[in-house]
Amino acid sequence: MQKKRVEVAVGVIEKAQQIFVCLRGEDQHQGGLWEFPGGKMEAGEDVFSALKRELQEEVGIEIYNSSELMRIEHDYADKAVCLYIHHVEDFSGEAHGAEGQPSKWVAVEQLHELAFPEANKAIVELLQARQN
Ligand SMILES: Nc1nc2c([nH]c(=O)n2[C@H]2C[C@H](O)[C@@H](COP(=O)(O)OP(=O)(O)OP(=O)(O)O)O2)c(=O)[nH]1
Ligand SMILES: [Mg+2]
Repeated sequence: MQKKRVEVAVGVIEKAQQIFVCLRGEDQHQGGLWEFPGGKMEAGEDVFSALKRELQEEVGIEIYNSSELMRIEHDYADKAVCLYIHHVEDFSGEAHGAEGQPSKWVAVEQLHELAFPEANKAIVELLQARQN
């Protein structure tokens, strides 16, 4: 049976050449790995609206603008996802793990040292390539 592809809005939040990442809960899909915060888009929602809602809930920031970085379709063994990855630099508030999850700011050049879900490899590559 074909797996349903879940559409996800993902935010690469950047401030002073650092990127904000959160640790996914052990009970979540791809748990125990780092993520760029975000979440599933609801029916009829555009990427920016979903991102605005998710980043408010998960990270406690208000975003005003975002720009598309890339789109990734990835098939995990148990789930197919389509990640709509946006760059977020225009926001207010202090990013933190608003749902109690561990979080941190990481220099772009150190992103590859973190354990991310497989789909994220291309994001890390793009961010690091942009630096050079
Ligand atoms: N947020 C996020 N999700 C990612 C990343 N990489 C990746 O493969 N995913 C996958 C894992 C999940 O299957 C899906 C995102 O789901 P999510 O758990 O963030 O969704 P959500 O915030 O709406 O969570 P929930 O309320 O359903 O628990 O996308 C990433 O960098 N960030
Ligand atoms: Mg989420």
